[in-house]
Amino acid sequence: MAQVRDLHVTKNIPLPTPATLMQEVARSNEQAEFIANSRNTIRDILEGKDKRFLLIVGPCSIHDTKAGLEYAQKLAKLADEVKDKVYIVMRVYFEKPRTTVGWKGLIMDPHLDGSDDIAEGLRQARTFLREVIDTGLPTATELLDPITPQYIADLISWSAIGARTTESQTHRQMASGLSMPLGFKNSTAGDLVAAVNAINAAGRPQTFLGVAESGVASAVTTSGNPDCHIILRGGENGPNFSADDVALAIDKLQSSDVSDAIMIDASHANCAKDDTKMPAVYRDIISQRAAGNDKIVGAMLESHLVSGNQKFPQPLEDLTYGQSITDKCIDFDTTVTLVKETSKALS
Ligand SMILES: O=C[C@H](O)[C@H](O)COP(=O)(O)O
Ligand SMILES: C=C(OP(=O)(O)O)C(=O)O
Repeated sequence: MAQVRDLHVTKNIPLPTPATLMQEVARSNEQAEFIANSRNTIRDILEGKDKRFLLIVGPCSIHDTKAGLEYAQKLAKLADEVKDKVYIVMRVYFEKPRTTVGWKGLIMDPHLDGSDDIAEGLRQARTFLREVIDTGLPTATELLDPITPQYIADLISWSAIGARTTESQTHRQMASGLSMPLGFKNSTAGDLVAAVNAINAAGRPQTFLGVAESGVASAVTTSGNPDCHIILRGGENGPNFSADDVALAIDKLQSSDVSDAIMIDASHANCAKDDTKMPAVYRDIISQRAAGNDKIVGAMLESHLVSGNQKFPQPLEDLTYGQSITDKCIDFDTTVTLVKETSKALS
């Protein structure tokens, strides 16, 4: 008989169900309360009811939870110092969309050795999210695989859909059912249309294929997520953080009748992925907001304990502690300087 199935599948390993993992790495009532409150604060910022500046800041990816937790503890202290002016949410990114191939993040490969132990990755992700929340910081992540949210979304305050997936119907449908506020990046080409259409689609009811808490495939129906907004991250033709770019984006959002709240990513194509250029981009964003453009509700920064990034893969024992293995980041001292400047500029 001709083989017509699994010609290219070499393994298919069942995972623990979302319900099992949520029981094993449980969420306390205090943690649930914290997540619900932080989501409400972010909603209020998006709607302009809370005038604080929303800053999504942290490592490009979490590859070492020890360094990640040290970062979180330092950031929590800083967040407390500026809490009247800046609402800080930590980037806790476990899933990396790759341009071609590369390490796909802690959930896909938690041992950093290509063994792709996804069950352990999901366990480590939940455990780490709880630790970050316990420092007093809300959490932000990119949701990439449409099954992942069932395992971790209850511990997340804000999510992004990345530049490579904003145009995907699968991701828009997923976003329509997510319980947290969510930003859609403009496309890698730099155009805004896909993100505007995504905000529109994710705001509406959708029915699609999903996975229930019990692990069985299911037909999911959603009511639509009203808390979606755009993120300007630059594109192939250069950055899009200037006042002119922001004015064009506001126009496009308003004429499309979707939220005109704008977040600007100072990383990625807005700084040509060069950490040394990130502070100038960020300062420009803050000066626009300080000059009165309150449609700019927030910004994103990629930051770690140590600046830059390092080659990966390489022997794990040779890795520099606290330095990114994906995109380049600014270091923690630079982060402190920028956050304190923000607080002062927005006083
Ligand atoms: O932030 C992460 C990266 O920019 C994104 O995942 C693409 O990375 P790559 O081009 O190195 O694959
Ligand atoms: C991949 C990311 O961003 P973008 O989708 O803008 O490339 C990211 O923030 O890690």
